[in-house]
Amino acid sequence: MKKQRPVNLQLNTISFPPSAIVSILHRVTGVAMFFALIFVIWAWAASVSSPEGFDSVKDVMGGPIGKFITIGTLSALTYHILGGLRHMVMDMGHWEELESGNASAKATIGLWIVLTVILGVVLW
Ligand code: HEM
Repeated sequence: MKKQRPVNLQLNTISFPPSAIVSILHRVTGVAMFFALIFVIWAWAASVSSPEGFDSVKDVMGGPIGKFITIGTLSALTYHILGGLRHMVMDMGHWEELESGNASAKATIGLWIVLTVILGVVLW
């Protein structure tokens, strides 16, 4: 076997085209939502458990940490849905070439940033 096989585990030397970044972010937001569901399910359960529970959820959601988690969760969901829709379009045979794939990846990130800013402004 050839001894000098290419080994390149230095992440800062690997090129990350927009389509690769979009793909990694899809997994990151999926995992982030999995953990965020702990907060979402707690908020749902506590808010309907009793009037005191409802008030405590309201307090947490009204504070900076609650707002940060809410906006972060919705931002992750927004990204994940945009990425999912991009996947659906690709499954139908579009945006599969290098140029169109990278263009749709840039558009996904751009739209996500715009929607996250809107979410932040509306919900903060
Ligand atoms: C709470 C809801 C969700 C959670 C926790 C979640 C979680 C995840 C995770 C962890 C992955 C990564 C799997 C991997 O890379 O091995 C993933 C992939 C995926 N998700 Fe979700 N997801 C959710 C909702 C959605 C929604 C609403 C859509 C569609 C709009 C969607 C579409 C996809 C697609 C298409 C992939 C595959 C991406 C790929 O093949 O690279 N997901 N999801």
